[in-house]
Amino acid sequence: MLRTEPPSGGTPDLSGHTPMMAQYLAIKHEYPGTLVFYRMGDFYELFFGDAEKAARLLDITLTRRGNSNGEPVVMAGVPFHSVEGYLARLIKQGESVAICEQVGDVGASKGPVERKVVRVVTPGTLTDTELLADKSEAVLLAVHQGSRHRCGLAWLSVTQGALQLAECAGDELEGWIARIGPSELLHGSDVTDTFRQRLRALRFAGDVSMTERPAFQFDEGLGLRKLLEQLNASTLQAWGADTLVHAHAAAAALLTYAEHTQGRALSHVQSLQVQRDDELIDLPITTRRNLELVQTLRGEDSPTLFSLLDSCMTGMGSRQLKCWLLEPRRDRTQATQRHDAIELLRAGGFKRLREELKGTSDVERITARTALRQVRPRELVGLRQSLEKAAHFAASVEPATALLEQLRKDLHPPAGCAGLLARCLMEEPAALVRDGGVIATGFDAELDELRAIQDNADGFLLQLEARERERTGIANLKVQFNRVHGFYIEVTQGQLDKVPADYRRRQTLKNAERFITPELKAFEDKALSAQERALAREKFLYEQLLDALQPHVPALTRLARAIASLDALCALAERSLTLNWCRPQFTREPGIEIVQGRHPVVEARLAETTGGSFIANDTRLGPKQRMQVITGPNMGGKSTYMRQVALVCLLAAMGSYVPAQACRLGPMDAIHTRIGAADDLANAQSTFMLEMTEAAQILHAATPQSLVLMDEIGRGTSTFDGLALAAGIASHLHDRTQAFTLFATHYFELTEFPAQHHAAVNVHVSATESGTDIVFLHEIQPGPASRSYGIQVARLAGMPAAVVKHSQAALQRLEEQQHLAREQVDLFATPPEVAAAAPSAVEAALGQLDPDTMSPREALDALYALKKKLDTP
Ligand SMILES: Nc1ncnc2c1ncn2[C@@H]1O[C@H](COP(=O)(O)OP(=O)(O)OP(=O)(O)O)[C@@H](O)[C@H]1O
Repeated sequence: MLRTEPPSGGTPDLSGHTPMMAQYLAIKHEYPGTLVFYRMGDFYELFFGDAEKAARLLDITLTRRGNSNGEPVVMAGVPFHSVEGYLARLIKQGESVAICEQVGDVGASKGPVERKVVRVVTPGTLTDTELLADKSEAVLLAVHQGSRHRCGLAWLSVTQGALQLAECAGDELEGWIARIGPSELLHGSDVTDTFRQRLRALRFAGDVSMTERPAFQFDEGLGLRKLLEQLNASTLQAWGADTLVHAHAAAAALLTYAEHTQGRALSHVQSLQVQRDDELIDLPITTRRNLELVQTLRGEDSPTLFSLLDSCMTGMGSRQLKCWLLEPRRDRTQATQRHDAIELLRAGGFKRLREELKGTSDVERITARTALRQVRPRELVGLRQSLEKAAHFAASVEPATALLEQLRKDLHPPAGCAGLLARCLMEEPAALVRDGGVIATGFDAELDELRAIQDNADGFLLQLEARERERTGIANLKVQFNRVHGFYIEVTQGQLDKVPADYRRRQTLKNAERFITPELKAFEDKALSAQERALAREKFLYEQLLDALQPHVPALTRLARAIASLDALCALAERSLTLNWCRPQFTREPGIEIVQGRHPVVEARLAETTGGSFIANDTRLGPKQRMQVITGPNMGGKSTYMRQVALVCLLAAMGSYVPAQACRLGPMDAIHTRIGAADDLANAQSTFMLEMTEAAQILHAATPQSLVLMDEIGRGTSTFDGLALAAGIASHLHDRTQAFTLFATHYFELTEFPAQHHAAVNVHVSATESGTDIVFLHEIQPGPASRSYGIQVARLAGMPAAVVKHSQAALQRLEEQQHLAREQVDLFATPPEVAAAAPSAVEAALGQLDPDTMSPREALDALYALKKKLDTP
């Protein structure tokens, strides 16, 4: 659902409504596209259209009560104590919810209690631990459609507190959005229709909710001011962000919206990072999908590379690890630092550290919630326990590498923070401050005194009961309390004649009467007011605690990141030992050299299912041998081999050890993959169209430092077309792009390619025949495959014997025919140059136009001028 900004127009006429409905409608007017949860006692109520929608989405009962402005009031409600579950379901369905609380005192003024929206919960700005997945972030992204085909991007995870900015070319936007993986995307109301269509297409492809914001909020001046304010700086030069005007515009909308949803400034957002497209190793959407990095091709979470890697002990660690995996840097400094740290952890042992990391609370999210003043008492107790643990972590980390030294420093908890929490909070506080029972005894004298009055009440009441029994001679007289009627003395029907004159009747029951005396009334006033005052005092003290924690927020954020990194490093160290991985070496010279490499996920699955072992293979690519043409039978292991090379390169680049015996890698700027997948029905593209689109993108984007995997390109069309295209693409990759290429194919004709292309070699996956059956050896060997064994594989797959026999006969005839008719066609001959024609007058005029800067009127004039040129010979 596309939401629109609250109307700026005046409030509607609400005079015909009841005071409560008028209050509700005035609030609702400010949040037209958002479900308003209006607090009434122990329920959040929704009214009218919101109620109908919520009833449908949450399967809750719709009721009609009373009338307002002559119409029945349609409503639906959810109990406040289980609101989180309902919120989670709505957010999952892409809805946003404005939480409207009672903020005034009941009975303080005439009419309904004052109410206010205290925060808006949206898919991209979640902070509640209960609503967030442990292992992934909710990311809010603002996209600004700038001029000259540039786009500005600004994104942030509210619970992480790190702002990120980037600018990209218009046609790269989808790739960026896929990598950032937002839960919610903001765009201006003035984007062009085409741009809007593109964003909508993304929405269908992924799980991202779109929110439209007013165009004026995408203002670069406002963005710059907000960024400077947020970072407490006078220029963005230090971050290299001063000239990114389109990103500033996106940041303006991003920060405005994030603050609007939280109902306050984001004081914990104090770091900024600029991402440039040439800093990260490019992993296009297709590559992430084909390599099954975080999701299988079927859309499941496991088995994937991430599910294999993630043995982290905390959600923070898992999130950090996922980020390292999906954002590997071209510069290898960071990766090398991680390799150094893993080496040290392997040698020094990490078991105890991991045991201690287990059960650490989510310091990162708790810190963000502290800054936003949304944190709950129990979360703060969790924080205190984790701070005490962090001191141990710091002591267990040997500062022997640059990274570990930094982590050790950041792991030191801010001085006084744990002590303050320990003194202030009970060991097991109530879930909510409003229930009381949160602030520890001994922390505040006034609170202790108020609590003592309540504690002494029991003794006083027992005493009073005994005294009154004696005075009246009523043996079964009881002094009791209930919420509605307060304190009372209960006397049964048979004893009523003994009731003294100072007893005042409070309530009549079937078998008893309830009374109050002046003494009991005086006690009641004192006790009830003590309870109320104690609750108010607790709230006040809790707010003071939050104030006192604010200065610690930056150090706590650093601490959280340090715990996350330490956990991720320990997980990588553990994986490398358990799975027998080695440390990769980086070289300056271009090349990929892998000794006995394995596909980690296939290897793990084989071990789990059949207990079979994975056959390791070597890979050698360098300036002189940039392309391998891989042939061999279906099921032979071509795809597995190609993917394993990509995974080894990616693991090394993220700073992990790799599944190989040894590995040396030169610089890398991208991993491109074209591997057959199911039809993309959602985008209405045929298999072949998709295949060609993806291949074309790779040919445009790849460079001599890219790794390209091409699996059976051309198979989606007729043999000749497919073969011809495959030959053309191979030549382009070899001659022009010069990327490191693994090219798997079933076209035998392509095995002639290396003969004419010096940097290409043939390799094949081995298989042997045993009787009529085929045995896959999964070994990569030099030279082309001798045959394809397609029919044997079909037999293995259970094809009826008659079909197999028919196919064998047909194959024999085809082979004989081809042998006779074989005429050498040079598939790889350079095509004749097409003479470049001089541009026509119309083309030349068209080239001069800049549609982005033209008004509709100018565009129409230009169109007439062009038409005239065309008509004039
Ligand atoms: N090196 C290996 N060691 C052990 N098993 C392997 C190895 N490589 C592949 N396999 C097994 O063989 C199966 C098929 O491999 P893969 O899909 O890579 O074959 P392919 O040659 O690409 O087949 P096709 O041409 O039909 O796509 C894998 O699922 C895996 O179980």
